[in-house]
Amino acid sequence: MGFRVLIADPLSQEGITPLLETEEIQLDIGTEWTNTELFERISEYDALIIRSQTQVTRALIAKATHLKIIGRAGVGVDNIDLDAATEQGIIVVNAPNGNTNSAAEHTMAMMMALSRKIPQAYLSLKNKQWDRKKYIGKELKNKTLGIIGFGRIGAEVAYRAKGQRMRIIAYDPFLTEEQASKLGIKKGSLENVYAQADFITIHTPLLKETRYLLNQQAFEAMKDGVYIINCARGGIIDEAALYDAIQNKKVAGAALDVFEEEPFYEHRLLELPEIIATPHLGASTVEAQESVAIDVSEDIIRFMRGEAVHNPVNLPSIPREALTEIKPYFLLAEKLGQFLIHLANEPIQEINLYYSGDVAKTKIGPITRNAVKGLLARHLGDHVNDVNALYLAEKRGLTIHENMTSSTQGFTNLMRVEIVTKSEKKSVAGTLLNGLGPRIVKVDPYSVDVTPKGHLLVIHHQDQPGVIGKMGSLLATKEINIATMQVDRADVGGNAIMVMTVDRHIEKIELEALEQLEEIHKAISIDL
Ligand SMILES: NC(=O)C1=CN([C@@H]2O[C@H](COP(=O)(O)OP(=O)(O)OC[C@H]3O[C@@H](n4cnc5c(N)ncnc54)[C@H](O)[C@@H]3O)[C@@H](O)[C@H]2O)C=CC1
Ligand SMILES: O=C(O)CCC(=O)C(=O)O
Repeated sequence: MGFRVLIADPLSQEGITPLLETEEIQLDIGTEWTNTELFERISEYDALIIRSQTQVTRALIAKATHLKIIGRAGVGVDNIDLDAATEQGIIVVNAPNGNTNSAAEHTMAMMMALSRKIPQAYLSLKNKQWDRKKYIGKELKNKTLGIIGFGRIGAEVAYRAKGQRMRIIAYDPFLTEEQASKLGIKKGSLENVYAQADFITIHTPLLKETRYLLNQQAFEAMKDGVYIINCARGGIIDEAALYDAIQNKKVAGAALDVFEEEPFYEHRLLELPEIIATPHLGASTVEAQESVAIDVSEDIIRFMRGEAVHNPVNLPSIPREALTEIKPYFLLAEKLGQFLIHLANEPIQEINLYYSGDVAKTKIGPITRNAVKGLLARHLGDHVNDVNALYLAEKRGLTIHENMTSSTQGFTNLMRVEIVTKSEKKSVAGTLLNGLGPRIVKVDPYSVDVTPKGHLLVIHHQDQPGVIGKMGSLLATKEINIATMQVDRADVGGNAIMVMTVDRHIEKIELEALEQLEEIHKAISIDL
């Protein structure tokens, strides 16, 4: 059947070439579909690609039973219910770099058109008026541009505005004094921006904290006759407050590319001559569209092939060099989790991870996710993955602690996963042996050397002569062949453990037969 990809919003034809050229991908174009059709057919797809039009709501995600990845050909992901996607284990990727230039250029075009009233003058001329007095503009030179949100686009706008000889003051929680002075701009608070700027341009995402950032109070704090440009997202400006601020002459004009409701066909703001507008065209250039479509297409192909995606939104991104180093630990972590969950006799309350040696020097977050995925998979099945592992753990009230320790116990790298239940702690430790892959080296206090693969049999027993023989004979009567075997004990004659690799899955009834032997406390079958 192949990997089924649905494109729901118009994308550059050149940009989707990577998808068209990948044999395993079966591509459908649903740009003409109604919302009902989309809801009816979304369950057929492994991947969905959208721009800003399609609303990927919780209800749509609930229908998307086979969906594994959503690709946003652009930056803003406010049209995707990220929580719902994460809960369902769907990775979301975007294309954050491809349209930066286009959005910055559009912002400059809007600012210049606004200051020189170009759209209004053009309309007047089209209406056969030659009015040179009405359309007197303002120069940008020596004016102060306030930039709210100094990320990729904000910074590109600053670079261009400096070319117009504007002074720049920017507010962004991540902008430091050093960065600002290096760029030859001023870093200010939001209040500083409002108080000093002649033009204010917004370049933040639409978030809870930025919704209605420019509201009545904000407009009141601005200079009289300020110009506003919004090529970021509708909803960052309170449109009713902007309407009033223009009516009462506080704001001299606004250039808007984005709106609270899109698309729209009639809008109160458009009745004001001080407003110029475009229908969300910031990223609408041949270059940007080709670039963002290529970026998401390539990430979807990477995902399908089990490779790390480059632009994850709901997973921490890992630089490529770091990934090569940590990827082998993913398997070790997952196997430790899968093994350990079989030792739990009660519901888990807490998961503790202890990293030491080389592994402690890497980015441990993604390794932890894999350990938690392994732990939860026994009860949650395929539904749990790296995207939702921590979310699902948290939802079940599990607390997770990551710890760095110096106790390598002679290994170059060692990770230990511990689970805490109401009445006990259980743990398993493992290492990556150079060239040989993952090994389990400790089960609770017992030292072992087990490759976490295939059918394993763990036996807790009393350290007594003859117990291994009895157990071996019993397995022989069931035609269960032992491939490898490790034995360790706490004290002579005390509690002991056997960890074996056997050639087939061991049934519950066979475990019960083993537990009938007097010296055997517990027999556990683990398939990895
Ligand atoms: N009109 C259009 O067609 C386009 C619109 N966009 C919009 O532009 C936004 C920005 O894009 P990029 O610059 O690529 O994103 P970015 O992630 O590089 O930059 C966003 C910046 O906003 C800052 N920020 C977040 N909350 C803030 C707050 N409360 N106050 C001040 N700054 C805050 C962040 O620290 C970050 O530096 C996107 O989220 C998207 O919504 C992007 C591309 C095209
Ligand atoms: O898809 C588009 O053209 C919209 C671009 C945009 O708003 C974004 O990238 O955030």
